[in-house]
Parts: sequence; C-alpha cells; structure tokens
Amino acid sequence: MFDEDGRSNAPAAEVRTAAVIPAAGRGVRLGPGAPKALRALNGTPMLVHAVHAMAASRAVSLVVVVAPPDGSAEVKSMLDAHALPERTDVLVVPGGQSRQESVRLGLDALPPGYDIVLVHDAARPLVPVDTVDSVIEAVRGGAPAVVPAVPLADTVKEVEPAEVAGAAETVLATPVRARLRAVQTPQGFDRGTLVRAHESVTGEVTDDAGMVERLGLPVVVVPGHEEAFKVTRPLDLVLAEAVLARRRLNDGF
Ligand SMILES: Nc1ccn([C@@H]2O[C@H](COP(=O)(O)OP(=O)(O)OP(=O)(O)O)[C@@H](O)[C@H]2O)c(=O)n1
Ligand SMILES: C[C@](O)(CO)[C@H](O)COP(=O)(O)O
Repeated sequence: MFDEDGRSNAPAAEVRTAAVIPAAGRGVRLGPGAPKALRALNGTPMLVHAVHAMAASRAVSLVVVVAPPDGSAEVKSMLDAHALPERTDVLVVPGGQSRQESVRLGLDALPPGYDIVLVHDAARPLVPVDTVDSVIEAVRGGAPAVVPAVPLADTVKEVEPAEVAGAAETVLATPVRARLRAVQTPQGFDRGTLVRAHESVTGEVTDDAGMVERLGLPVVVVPGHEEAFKVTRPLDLVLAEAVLARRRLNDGF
C-alpha cells in the first residue's frame, strides 16, 4: 500500500484495520500480583477494557491479543466472558520477553487482508474511541506511521545518570518544552512499513513508531487524550478507576 518513501498508493476505502495488543508484560512497576494486563479495574481485567477500546472503533475488525507466555487460556476465557461487537474477531497468541518481541509475535499472527495495523498497549485501557479513530484516519490519509501525543505538564531535564545507585544526577540540558510530546497508543501503521521496521530495526526501542523513524520515514502526530495514560505504577490504578467512575456518572448510571 505504501512505496519505499512512505507514499500511499492504495485507495483508503478498501483498507481493513487490525489492532495488535501487547499484553504479555509482568507489570513490575505496579508491584506484586498477577500480570498487569490481567489485573482488574472495577472488576474487569485491564486487557478486556483495552480490547473493547479497540473494538469500539467501527474500523477495527480484528484484535490480536498478545498474552502473557503461559496465559493464553486464561485470556481466552476472560474475553469469552465479555462479548465484543459481532463485527470484531479476536485472536490470542503467546507473547515474548520484551514488548518489541511481543508486538512482532502479534504481527506474525496477522492474517492477510489487513493493511492498517494499530499497536495498542493493554496498559492503556481507557483510550477514547475518538483517539483511535483519529489515528486510523491519519494512516488512511497516507501517513506510514501515526502516534497520538499530548503536551507535557512538567519541564523535562536531560541528565547524566548517576554511576552508583542513589547518587545525585546532574543536569545536562533542558529541552524546549513546547517542542516535546508524551506519546501514547494506539500507534497506527501501514502494515508493510511496520513489518519492515520489525524485521530490520534492532537495538533498544521503547515504541513502534521509533522503529519507523529509524527507517527514515515520517511519523505523523495527532492529538492524544489524557485518559489514554499508561497504567504503570500503583497510583495509576486509582486514577483509572476514578476515570471509570466519572464515565459512569456522565453516562447517567
Ligand atoms: N514482554 C512484554 C513486555 C511488555 N508488554 C506489553 O507492553 C505494554 C507496555 O509495557 P509496560 O507498560 O512497560 O508493561 P510491563 O512491561 O508489564 O511493565 P513493567 O515495565 O513495569 O514490568 C503492556 O501492555 C505490556 O503488557 C508485552 O506485551 N510483552
Ligand atoms: C509505547 C509506549 O506506551 C509509548 O509511550 C511506551 O513507550 C511503552 O513503554 P514501556 O516502558 O514499555 O511501558
């Protein structure tokens, strides 16, 4: 669908979209307990919220869940207990040792016929459907890679990391905050571009769009959303449940 320079050469209307959800992480920063994606938010596993957030978009017709290595059966029964719209199929595959490996395993399991791929953290269970749709729309519009992002509230410093744990760090620089963005998921891709990135880019990367950047292709930014935050530390669980409570109030029940 895209040539080597990232230019689109397919009509948008024929394109089908799948979402890959890496959910195989432990959640070390969240503390002891079940793998993070399987932990409950208001009684429903975080992963189930994330799958439903993808399925809320009418454009998404397949969700590939990348489960904790020994957790595929548990994930399947969790998903069976929470019906998805009829238009949405689900596949569950076991994950790997790193997020990058888990995403690649999800991509390997994608059947033909899906030309746009979203990659969405199970750890961002509350992303609103409008954000998902903006990402898809930008890929349909011709971008090889799209990220949702929000401006930063804090000033950011680049530091020289301490050589010994606990020692003071020193500041090297203060990047201009107005040029910085905190990047969220789902990140959206032309499938061929994402597969090529995963085949050819090695070394440490913290997101999929970063791999596309290394191919020298443009990554387009669309507005993210404050509710698309990543559940990483214990306080994030409290915040996520508060967001769900606010949504229930706004929905009138
Ligand atoms: N081997 C891994 C590691 C991470 N992930 C997924 O990647 C997403 C973002 O990762 P992160 O929030 O860092 O999750 P964890 O790796 O579980 O967290 P931690 O670093 O605290 O252990 C999560 O949905 C997580 O399940 C994955 O599928 N496979
Ligand atoms: C992909 C990501 O959510 C974009 O912000 C983030 O980089 C994942 O980082 P993590 O350390 O694997 O949580």
